[in-house]
Amino acid sequence: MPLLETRGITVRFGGNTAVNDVSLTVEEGQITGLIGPNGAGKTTLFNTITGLQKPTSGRVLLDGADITRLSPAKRARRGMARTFQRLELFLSLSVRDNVRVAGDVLKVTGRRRRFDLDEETDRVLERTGLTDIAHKDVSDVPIGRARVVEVARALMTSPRVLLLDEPASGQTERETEAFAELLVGLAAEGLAICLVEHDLPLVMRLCSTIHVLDYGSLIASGTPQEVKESPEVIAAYIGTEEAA
Ligand SMILES: Nc1ncnc2c1ncn2[C@@H]1O[C@H](COP(=O)(O)OP(=O)(O)OP(=O)(O)O)[C@@H](O)[C@H]1O
Repeated sequence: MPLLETRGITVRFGGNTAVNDVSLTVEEGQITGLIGPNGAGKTTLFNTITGLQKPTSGRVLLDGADITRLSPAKRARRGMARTFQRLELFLSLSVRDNVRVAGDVLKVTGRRRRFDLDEETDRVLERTGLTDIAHKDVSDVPIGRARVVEVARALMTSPRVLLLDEPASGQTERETEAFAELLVGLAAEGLAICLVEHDLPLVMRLCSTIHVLDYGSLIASGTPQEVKESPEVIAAYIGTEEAA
């Protein structure tokens, strides 16, 4: 059974169908890519999976349970975490406090017994390579590393599935290298990662399965090689800046 599954998700905004009957799966211990040209519906689908957007029809399942009607907070308590395309950090707080604050989810739910918030914060900062800038205000941190702070904050909730919306955007090549290594390590520990990313070489390198959206519809799902060779995918990317 896949850890996360969408079944026939459709989202309409007035007459515009942003997501059209999308069924896909995200597996434990793997990095799954979700790509597509601008406006393809990736963020809308993410929002539907995490509960910020109500679908017009279709269902979202986590571990086989229907969570379509659950609030984002309840989904978080069941082990779903995400980052945002536009960073959603507390600018006046330090890196450490931005990460620490998310640990309350665990305290509230009691999903982890014998849980020391400070120890866990230090562990996550170390794991994500942020210890050296932990004391800095987030507003003084370059955007590439601020994206890692968002991931660290998501990890504080001990997620089972992590949804990342363009996490490499604004990162230097070196930051992306370290970031890729982090994601591979997290997946190896069993985390299910779903990655929306415009850096296609990165997606091709990291993902075992890639789903491709175009105008709201799923036009391909498969290995990087299968997706790269798909005539539908090639056609969808022709005329856009990103070459598949
Ligand atoms: N709240 C909204 N109200 C109306 N239309 C919306 C809304 N959110 C998204 N859309 C439309 O839905 C479609 C899909 O947008 P979405 O942002 O999900 O695409 P995307 O693949 O994430 O794009 P990008 O790669 O540019 O971030 C677009 O046509 C967009 O204009």
